[in-house]
Amino acid sequence: MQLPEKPLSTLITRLRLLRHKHTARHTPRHAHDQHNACKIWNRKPEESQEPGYVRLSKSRGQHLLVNQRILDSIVRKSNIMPTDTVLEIGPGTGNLTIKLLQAARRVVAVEVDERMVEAVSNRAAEHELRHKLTVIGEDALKAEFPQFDLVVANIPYNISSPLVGKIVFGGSSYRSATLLLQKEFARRLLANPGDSEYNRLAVNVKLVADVELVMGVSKREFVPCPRVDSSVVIIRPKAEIPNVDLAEWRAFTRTCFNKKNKTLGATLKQKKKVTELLQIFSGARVGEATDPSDSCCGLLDGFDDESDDDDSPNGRSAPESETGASFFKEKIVQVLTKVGYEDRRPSKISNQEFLHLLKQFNQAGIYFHPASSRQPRRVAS
Ligand SMILES: C[S@@+](CC[C@H](N)C(=O)[O-])C[C@H]1O[C@@H](n2cnc3c(N)ncnc32)[C@H](O)[C@@H]1O
Repeated sequence: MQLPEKPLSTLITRLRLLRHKHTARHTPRHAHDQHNACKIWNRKPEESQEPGYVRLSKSRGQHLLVNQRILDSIVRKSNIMPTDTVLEIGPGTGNLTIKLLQAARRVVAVEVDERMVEAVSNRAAEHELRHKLTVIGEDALKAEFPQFDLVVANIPYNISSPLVGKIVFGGSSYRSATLLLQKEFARRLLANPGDSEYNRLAVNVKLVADVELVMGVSKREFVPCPRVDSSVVIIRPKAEIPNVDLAEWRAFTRTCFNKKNKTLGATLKQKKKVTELLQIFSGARVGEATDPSDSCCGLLDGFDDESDDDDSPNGRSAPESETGASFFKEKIVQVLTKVGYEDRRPSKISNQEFLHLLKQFNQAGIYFHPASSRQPRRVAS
């Protein structure tokens, strides 16, 4: 018997490479589990024109998760019950969708790209699961979500912030949201006072929900390979949400985190800020809310003008002049000094402390959102 010239290990490696090359060229529109997804997607453009391929658009954040083990683990950690309706944002070609359909009663998938709408619908049909799937072909930030029990999604990273806002402040009751997020964004969501990533997003989300880190996911598990790694987090609504006007809270945290490393005294004593708060105090409208997610969450709806029992036109005296501004600045400083927060930086303040401070401001008649100042007095508790 003639022995091969090359050692056996070299032959095996060659065979593996050949198989790898074959799979790379014939990856169907739903990319299979591959070991190194980045290399596999690195094909010539003309190859991705072949029938069965969907050309992925980076600008739409189309990075498909192809590792079956990770997809299974996301579904398992989500604790889906057979009676559940799952909301999936951005199903893409359906890698996650099929697994969700196998676990849930129904999946509602919201997808902005028509080609993906078709791809995920076909894929569900191939698996004889089409009857459980509803696809909404719309931008998830504009779409009206139907009733759902939980969210499970590998979301497009460019809409992470407003989408998380829409889920947690959107008014729908939900059990949990399992989200695959850009690692840095997940770190910001999870940050605590004193951490360098601590920010307004964490503060706002923590008011209404708890966030748990489930696992890290390497960028190599996606097709095509993004520039950054990812993390899976689970967001669960808090059993008890503090009794605070959400629009007022969000306007307050926007003000405090305007410069997160400045002291609250320095931020709140700025001439521009004093004038703005004075106008709100006087009952004047200072234009539309600047946070786009305010309107998407309906937080500005349903507020009526409220008159007070004192006899000024807006229920309060309206000092407009410079004297008025310095009087008002003094009022702000008084509150800050009373609670000892003048020299504190927002990057180190907890939610309990922010709530306490807002309550003190509101009790002194200082509001941060125009609609709040016209409401019956409602303060954080
Ligand atoms: C990161 S891919 C996830 C694909 C699939 N879930 C997976 O894990 O393989 C994000 C998907 O969201 C879609 N998408 C992007 N922007 C969207 C938006 N504003 N609303 C809804 N879907 C969007 C993209 O077309 C893409 O299919």
